[in-house]
Amino acid sequence: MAYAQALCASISYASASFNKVLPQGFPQSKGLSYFVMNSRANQAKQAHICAEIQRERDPMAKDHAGIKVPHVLTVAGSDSGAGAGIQADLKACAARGVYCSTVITSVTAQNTVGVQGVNIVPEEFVAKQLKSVLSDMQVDVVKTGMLPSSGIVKVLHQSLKDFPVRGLVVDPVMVSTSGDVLAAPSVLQVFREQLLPMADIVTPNLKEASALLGSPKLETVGDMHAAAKALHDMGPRNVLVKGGDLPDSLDAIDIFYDGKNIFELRSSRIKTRNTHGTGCSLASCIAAELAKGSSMLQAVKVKYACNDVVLKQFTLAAKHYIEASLDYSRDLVIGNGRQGPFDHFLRLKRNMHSTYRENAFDPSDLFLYAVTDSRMNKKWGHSISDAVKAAVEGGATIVQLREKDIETRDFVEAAKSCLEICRSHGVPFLINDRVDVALACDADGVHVGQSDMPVRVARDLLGPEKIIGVSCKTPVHAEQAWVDGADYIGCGGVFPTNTKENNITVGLDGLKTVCMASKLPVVAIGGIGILNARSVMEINESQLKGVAVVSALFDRECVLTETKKLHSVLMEVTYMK
Ligand SMILES: Cc1ncc(COP(=O)(O)OP(=O)(O)O)c(N)n1
Ligand SMILES: Cc1nc(C(=O)O)sc1CCOP(=O)(O)O
Ligand SMILES: [Mg+2]
Repeated sequence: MAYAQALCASISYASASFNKVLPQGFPQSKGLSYFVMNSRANQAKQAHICAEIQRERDPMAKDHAGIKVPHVLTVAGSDSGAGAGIQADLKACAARGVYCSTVITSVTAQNTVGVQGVNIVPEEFVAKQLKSVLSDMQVDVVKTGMLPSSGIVKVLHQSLKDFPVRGLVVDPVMVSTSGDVLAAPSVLQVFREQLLPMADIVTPNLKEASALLGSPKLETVGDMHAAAKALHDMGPRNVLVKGGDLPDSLDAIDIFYDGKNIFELRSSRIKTRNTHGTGCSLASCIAAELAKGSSMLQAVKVKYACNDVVLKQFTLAAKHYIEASLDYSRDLVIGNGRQGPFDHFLRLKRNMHSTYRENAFDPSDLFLYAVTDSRMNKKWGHSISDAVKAAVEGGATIVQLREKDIETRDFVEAAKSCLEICRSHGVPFLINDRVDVALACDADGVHVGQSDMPVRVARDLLGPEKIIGVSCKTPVHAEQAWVDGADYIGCGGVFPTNTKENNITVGLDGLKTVCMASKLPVVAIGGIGILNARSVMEINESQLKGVAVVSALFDRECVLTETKKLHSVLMEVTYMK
């Protein structure tokens, strides 16, 4: 068993590679070469061997079969106002789709005005919490926040030696944004000696960077470059110096240094008071991305040694997410102080309206999505409103007016009459591309593509109640759609189509990949009709709610009959399996 324990530890060390913590007495070089030779096989064995060790620790432990989810453990303080600390970490991880366990180091009485009190949890009890989580759960990445005493830092250091994890993200929380001191001065030394050398990334703001370095205030981008390099010399694999407080800067500039290359990560500053907890959330988000992508990171790190290009990408993803959340939350009012919290889920504003979604969007509305086409209607001599009437009477559950070559005023008129028809059938009515037309006729929402108006802009214009759909061909598109506040995504072209020129076909596999990645309901589109609708729905993805169809309904003499036929195929495949 001693061998198994050493092997498990060596794999945890070397395969994860970004954890520099080995169990006491285990030679580092052995761990790494063992991994390079045996990485794939060992990764597969790792869970099993660790489970064995687990059983040795706890005879009642069980090796449960099932899906292992990415897991971040945050070791931080509680913020009663829930803008920062443990509460922000939980929200950020949940928003990024990662499980988050918590070890609480202190309880603060805090709000948007400041910190009114701090109650530090005894070291032994921090150690107990760490053991509870680390001995039982498969934690991928540990993220640290407020570590208020040197004793607590030492306890954490020892726990990470006893229970190695794959990654360590250190957010060296020292002073709150309201200016309150959150860590004793003696903490700095232990931080430098014990925690920084273990860290995969350390994410200080300007004040924290100068405190760690014992240097004067950082005031320029040049100071930040120098600080990033000096901090890197203290041992972390990567350094992110956050320049949010940099005076006289129009941009928000962060400096990322991986030991070889230095990057200026610039973005425009978002004007908002709601920035409380951005540091905690950013670090948690980096930890979450690491936890999700740790296997990729392993591969890259072995190949490129110390060049942490992937970690830089994770950091960028995290920055992007925080910026999107700040932007969405910029006019939220929570608390009376100078600094409010932000909305990690981009959902709060929607609930402020008592009339919120009077006709609330129900994902099952995507079941049979009729998308009109003016050329087809002309070809068959159908007026737009007659075609829409036939579609809803035949069973369409949502309608989109997609008129590519129509005068704007005709578009608005047609939209108004179609809206009336749809309302009388309780069917949501959306406009393709044109947010202005949707506003003019008070449609239920819009559908936009990747090169149309961005979802976030459309959301700002349309408000929280309207439905916004966005076309997505990749998991990255799907993730962005969710971050931006869309309600559903349209994924295609599932099959080749003549309706949309130069459309890229993603196939059933592409559809499946997007459905698996999407947090939003999905409707499939492109070349779908009665002959192949079954094969689409049979990919059996829970996020796939239906099919969107143009020619199979509208490039036909009788729209009513064709809609009925497609409706019954969908009913059969969905409810009569
Ligand atoms: C439901 C649905 N999904 C996808 C699209 C395509 O939108 P877009 O990519 O903007 O292309 P156009 O429709 O504008 O040509 C859609 N309209 N509806
Ligand atoms: C409008 C549209 N968008 C697509 C996408 O892939 O996003 S495919 C498409 C046309 C769908 O028409 P039909 O049902 O006639 O194939
Ligand atoms: Mg479009």
